[in-house]
Amino acid sequence: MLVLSSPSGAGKTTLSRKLLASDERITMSVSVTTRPPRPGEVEGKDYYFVDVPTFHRMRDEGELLEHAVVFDNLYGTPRPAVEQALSAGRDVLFDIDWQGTQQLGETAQQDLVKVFLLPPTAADLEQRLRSRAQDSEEVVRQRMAKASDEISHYTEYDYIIINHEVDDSLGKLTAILQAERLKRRRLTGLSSFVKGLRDAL
Ligand SMILES: Nc1nc2c(ncn2[C@@H]2O[C@H](COP(=O)(O)OP(=O)(O)O)[C@@H](O)[C@H]2O)c(=O)[nH]1
Ligand SMILES: Nc1ncnc2c1ncn2[C@@H]1O[C@H](COP(=O)(O)OP(=O)(O)O)[C@@H](O)[C@H]1O
Repeated sequence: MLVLSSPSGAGKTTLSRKLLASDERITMSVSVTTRPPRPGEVEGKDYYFVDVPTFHRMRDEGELLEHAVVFDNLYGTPRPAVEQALSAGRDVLFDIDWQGTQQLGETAQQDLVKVFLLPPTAADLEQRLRSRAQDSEEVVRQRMAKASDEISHYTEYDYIIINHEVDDSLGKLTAILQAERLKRRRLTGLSSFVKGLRDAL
């Protein structure tokens, strides 16, 4: 379970899309949200867009692995898709905030790799939020105002990437993923492989 968090506009969505396109062993966890869709966002690909009663029902029936309020909207991770992907041996990428990351850590600390993305400067962050051109001025101001609070959680993460240039950041994220996959405890079948090797010696 690879978690990518950052203040809004630092580049999580951009980097996630590139990672998904370049690595066929990882699946995106598509969240449910009560936030209205942005122009171009696709139901079931970017988010499942639901109303508040639907979200509450999903939460109350235990269908969400974690959930949080972010910028006055509700966000949550549907449980079944994640469980299916993990049991099929796939890795899962989460674009979730620090609250959700903490909740995943309560039950799956060993299976979690946490990456925090930082913008190079405050001016870059603001420029990226504006260049996305999908949020109103009020929403951009609200997100800038929250960025410092979001960033204060960077110490809860395993890895930090300062997102200067997208392809360079993708290289770093890919390196993290490769190294974490090579952790001894994550290599299923390793002991029988080594036994076979040793038996043949
Ligand atoms: N806890 C939690 N946070 C989420 C989830 N989905 C998205 N988020 C976070 O909600 C925040 C707002 O997301 P979004 O509205 O797409 O705006 P963006 O980050 O500016 O693209 C970001 O910090 C996301 O990482 C989720 O399922 N759970
Ligand atoms: N390294 C980067 N350099 C310049 N612009 C970037 C970079 N990463 C992302 N962007 C741009 O910044 C804007 C916000 O990125 P996005 O991926 O939507 O952020 P987030 O998902 O973290 O809110 C988008 O217009 C995106 O194209």
